[in-house]
Amino acid sequence: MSGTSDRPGADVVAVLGAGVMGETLLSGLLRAGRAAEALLVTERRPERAQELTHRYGVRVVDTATAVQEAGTLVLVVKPQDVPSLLADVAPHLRAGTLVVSLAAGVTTAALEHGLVAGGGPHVPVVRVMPNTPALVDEGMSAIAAGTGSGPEHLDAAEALLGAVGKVVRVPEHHMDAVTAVSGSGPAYVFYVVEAMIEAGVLLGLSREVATTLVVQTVVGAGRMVAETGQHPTVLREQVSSPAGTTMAAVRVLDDHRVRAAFVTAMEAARDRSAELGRLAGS
Ligand SMILES: NC(=O)C1=CN([C@@H]2O[C@H](COP(=O)(O)OP(=O)(O)OC[C@H]3O[C@@H](n4cnc5c(N)ncnc54)[C@H](OP(=O)(O)O)[C@@H]3O)[C@@H](O)[C@H]2O)C=CC1
Ligand SMILES: O=C(O)[C@@H]1CCC=N1
Repeated sequence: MSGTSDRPGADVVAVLGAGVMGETLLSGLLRAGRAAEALLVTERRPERAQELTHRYGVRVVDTATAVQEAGTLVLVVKPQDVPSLLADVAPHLRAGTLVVSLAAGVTTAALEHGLVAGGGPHVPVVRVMPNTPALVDEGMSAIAAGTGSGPEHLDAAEALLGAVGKVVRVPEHHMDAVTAVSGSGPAYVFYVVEAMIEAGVLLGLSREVATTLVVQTVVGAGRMVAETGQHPTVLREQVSSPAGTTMAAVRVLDDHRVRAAFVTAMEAARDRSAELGRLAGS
């Protein structure tokens, strides 16, 4: 998996930090058929560790053990926690271990530097931006290689994230934009879903009926964009009868500058990603 398959433990993947995103990946790897014995997890809180062992049958270990036993380390802690995690990882790191980071904003240069500064070897590093629909195997991940990574390391990272959705390769300087689009993207969709349900309730529908209508509408519209190959503008025009209901609604969205708000919001997400990276030493 990490290009070091001749070494004991090379096929073992350790998820360092199993919060929302770490657990999402962990559960996906198990669903995809990876053996629980080939997965290690680290967590700081004992009650959370117990919960993960109980739920997934995986071994929860300390950082040193994970680093010594696994051929691939997946860092899934908050960007602010990355520097201290790298300092804990570095002294135990073996040459050839693949380090895959899911942390927003943190560059491969900062990851490589943190590991070497902590006394570790220069290992292959791959930066990933995943998203939470990985929980239902509909994830979207972008990956970028560090200076010590070759095609085999990108292939390994792609196989890992490919277990839970689609993967694209991008130049690293696009990663903050990717974070704003697909990393945070599910939240924008949930926000719209929430708003539409609330509006349906305001219009007199029961919450249950409003939720069913909105959820299936979003699923159906998403599948149309994905499966017809038609531009979203064309699909929206097909819904918009002349002088009809849809145009009445779209005019209000335009009056409220919703499209412009999306641009500004996503610029803010991109900028925050870069800022989080700087706070973590990038
Ligand atoms: N959530 C999302 O949609 C996405 C998140 N990401 C990235 O994934 C990373 C994690 O995000 P998310 O899962 O939301 O955050 P969470 O806070 O839910 O998870 C982080 C977990 O890491 C644990 N942790 C912190 N330090 C250590 C350590 N040294 N050793 C072991 N465990 C540790 C935390 O424990 P404790 O609770 O004790 O602090 C927590 O359980 C972030 O870098 C984020 O940018 C990327 C894409 C999407
Ligand atoms: O909000 C965040 O910082 C993380 C990164 C992308 C999605 N969630």
